[in-house]
Amino acid sequence: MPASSLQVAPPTNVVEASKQLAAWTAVDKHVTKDCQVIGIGSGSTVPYVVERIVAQGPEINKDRVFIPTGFQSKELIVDAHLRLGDVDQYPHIDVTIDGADEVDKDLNCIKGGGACHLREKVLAEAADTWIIVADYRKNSEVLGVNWKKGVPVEVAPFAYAKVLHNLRTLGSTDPKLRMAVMKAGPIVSDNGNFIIDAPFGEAEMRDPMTLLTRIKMLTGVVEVGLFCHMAKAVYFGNQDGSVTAKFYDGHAEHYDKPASASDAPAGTGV
Ligand SMILES: O=C[C@H](O)[C@H](O)[C@H](O)COP(=O)(O)O
Repeated sequence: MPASSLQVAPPTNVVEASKQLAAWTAVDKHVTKDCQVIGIGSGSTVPYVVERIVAQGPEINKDRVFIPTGFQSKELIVDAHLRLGDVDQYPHIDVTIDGADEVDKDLNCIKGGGACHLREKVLAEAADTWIIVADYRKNSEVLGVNWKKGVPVEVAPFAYAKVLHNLRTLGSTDPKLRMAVMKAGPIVSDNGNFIIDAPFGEAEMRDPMTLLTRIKMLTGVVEVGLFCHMAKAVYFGNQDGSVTAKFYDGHAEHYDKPASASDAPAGTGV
């Protein structure tokens, strides 16, 4: 296998720069030498995660296995010449790093803006440590404040109309089947299912665990894009170039001088 390498375009605006800072800092803190099985999440922040892992060097990466959460992350792993594995071979993952659409003060997340949340939740549960990386726009007190599109719900196609009806009964204001852009008809997930986006009011979003449980009980629902009490830490890249890390035990850390392109990645001994 050729040595790992990956070309990621350098950030051209503040949002992209903050995604990169969050991703690099999280990799430096959590993808240590002893991590051998690593889950790679989905979305626009994750390429920076893979970029930083590749920068740890071929020696440290040659014996590692990388597990994708969907088509996009599989392509990233392959393009970077990293070793690809699957969760059925490696049901126990050392660390998974993923993005999020929104994160609340208790580190509960909305995920699934890219329709990947079923596999993402499997890789989150399989991991000893599940870490989120995101830009400052995702940092909220309550879910649904910044992410207005609703809770992504993956459904078996034949059940979608019944589940739409069920979601209205549960209080969703205007649940909608997610439609494709360059294709007539609905989005189809990597698992062959449909996605419903179900907005809920603040009262429901203040108790995401209860909402998750109610939606998940609906027959035909495959997975819900609410990830509750799962993250060990969330890294937010800030507008001013700093990074804020929030941890599951309630403490927070602030890094004024995060990793820069010229720094050797931490934990690699280089
Ligand atoms: O289904 C997609 C995933 O949950 C993504 O991790 C999420 O949408 C965040 O993506 P981004 O980093 O592009 O904001």
